[in-house]
Amino acid sequence: MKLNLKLMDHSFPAYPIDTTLGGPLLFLLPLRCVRGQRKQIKSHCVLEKTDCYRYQTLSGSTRTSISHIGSQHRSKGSSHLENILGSAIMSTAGDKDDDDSKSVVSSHSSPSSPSASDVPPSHHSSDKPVDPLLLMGKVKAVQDAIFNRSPFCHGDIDGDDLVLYYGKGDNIRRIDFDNHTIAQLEELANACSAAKFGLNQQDVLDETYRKAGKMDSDNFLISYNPYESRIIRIIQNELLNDEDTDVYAELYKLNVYGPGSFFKSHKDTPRGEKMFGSLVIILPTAYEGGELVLRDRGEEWKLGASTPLISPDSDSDSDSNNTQKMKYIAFYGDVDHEVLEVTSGYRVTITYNLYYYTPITRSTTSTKVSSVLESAFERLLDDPNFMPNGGHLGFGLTRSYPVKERSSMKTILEGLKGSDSSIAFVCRKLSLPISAQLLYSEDDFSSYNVLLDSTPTLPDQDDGTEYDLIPYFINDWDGMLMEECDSSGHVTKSIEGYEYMIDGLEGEPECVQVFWVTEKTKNTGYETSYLYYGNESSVEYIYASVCLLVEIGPAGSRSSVEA
Ligand SMILES: O=C(O)CCC(=O)C(=O)O
Ligand SMILES: [Fe+2]
Repeated sequence: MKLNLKLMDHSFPAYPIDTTLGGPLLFLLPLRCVRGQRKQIKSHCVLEKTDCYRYQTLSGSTRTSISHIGSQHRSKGSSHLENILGSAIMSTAGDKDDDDSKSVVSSHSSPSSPSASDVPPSHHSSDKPVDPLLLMGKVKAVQDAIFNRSPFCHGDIDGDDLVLYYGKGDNIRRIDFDNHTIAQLEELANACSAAKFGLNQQDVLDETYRKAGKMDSDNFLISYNPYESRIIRIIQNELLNDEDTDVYAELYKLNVYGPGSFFKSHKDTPRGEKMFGSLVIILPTAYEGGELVLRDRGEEWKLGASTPLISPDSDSDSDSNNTQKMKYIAFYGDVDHEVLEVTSGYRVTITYNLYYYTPITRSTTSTKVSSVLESAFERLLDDPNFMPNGGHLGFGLTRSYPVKERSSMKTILEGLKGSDSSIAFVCRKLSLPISAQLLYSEDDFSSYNVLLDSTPTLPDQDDGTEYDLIPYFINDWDGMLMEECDSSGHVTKSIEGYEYMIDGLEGEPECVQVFWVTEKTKNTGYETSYLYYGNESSVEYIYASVCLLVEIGPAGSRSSVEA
């Protein structure tokens, strides 16, 4: 490795880099003087290492970083939007990379989320002593109120008299689930086609990933109707926490999982900005295995287990005397889920895509918000030591949202899910202006973050050129630079010196100062690994991580900012 560190305007810091490990390392030098040589430097610095090290100095806003880019090949997505939003999308590889960078030299730890390091100075401008723990406790109370919402609801439903018709022309079959046989389920399985799944926007048949039979909705009729059952009401109350939001459940597919079938971890492909989730109805048949596992924010739930109906030595073709329950599981579309392998019997499900009905009827008066969040929020804002001069609060939203190129973030505000909608509700109630923003960050390359109020299209990369996205977003997409501050309003991550660091700016960019109440959710750039497993290939919509910005006035007049 040969790297001329004299190019930099400050010295190499003292953290050692362990060169005994294998795997590629990438040096990224965001200094103005090396901009032209960025590629050359990259190509000179690929080392053999396996572990992950990030190495940086911070002096004002001038930063040098060395970061591991992961041993996985980083494929470039086919569309520009995918590239920029790549890390925002559910990608396992992307998440792993993120984790990698967290496990590095601690000096990199970002002050963005309130933590023990988020301690306001002991003296405030009024010279009254500030109790940092008290303030942190108030921030934590808001965080706790946000994170205690479940991303799914589930239960048993009445499956009596359930009848399924399927087939075509003269060959119409009927299954009466109160009294069905294994042979009928086997026949149903044989009438299905092999289920594909979406990988990087292509429909793929790969039985190591999804092994199941599926039938499209125009090939079957089922006597179950979610509108006649109480399911829609449950989804409104338990998932959306808002009984006034109209929900449209679009029948999607019938799936049959015989012995050996499964569907590995994926997120359901978003089919529009109004799609918020999926409903799975598990029909009353006997099977073993086949649990639906949901994973979200580090938690895992195993749902929908059945019990074997037929003892192993009984005649597998005998009439069943069905005592199985029909079950429902509704979850937000960005929740990872997986169907474990069915070891015996047949697991039959009907899936629905869940949409907010058009137009979105969500209103500030009807949202049933957790009063805990509301009072925690008020207590924080009432504290004169909390951002005494006002500014912006940032919330990395807990859910991801379907976007396409040029989507306005305003649309997202109308269809917020779960506790994200509660934050918006509380802010509106307190007359605090809110906006949804995409945060673009080039953490590997520079320390600048840009906030965007719509999803940009990216410049054409076909010629292999790497564009500087930061000036492009600022110039062409009205991007704003973001500075981070702590709970007492002191800037902890400044953009100072940006004019020397960011080439090609046309004019002075807007800059907002943000205290991140919940960790910022960001989208990273070109080299983001993009590997997306969905239940269908999608051309238009992908999930994006979105932030909510809330403008607050100075202590004593928080809502003084014009809404
Ligand atoms: O059958 C199930 O339980 C889930 C199916 C599923 O996840 C899908 O079709 O996307
Ligand atoms: Fe799914």
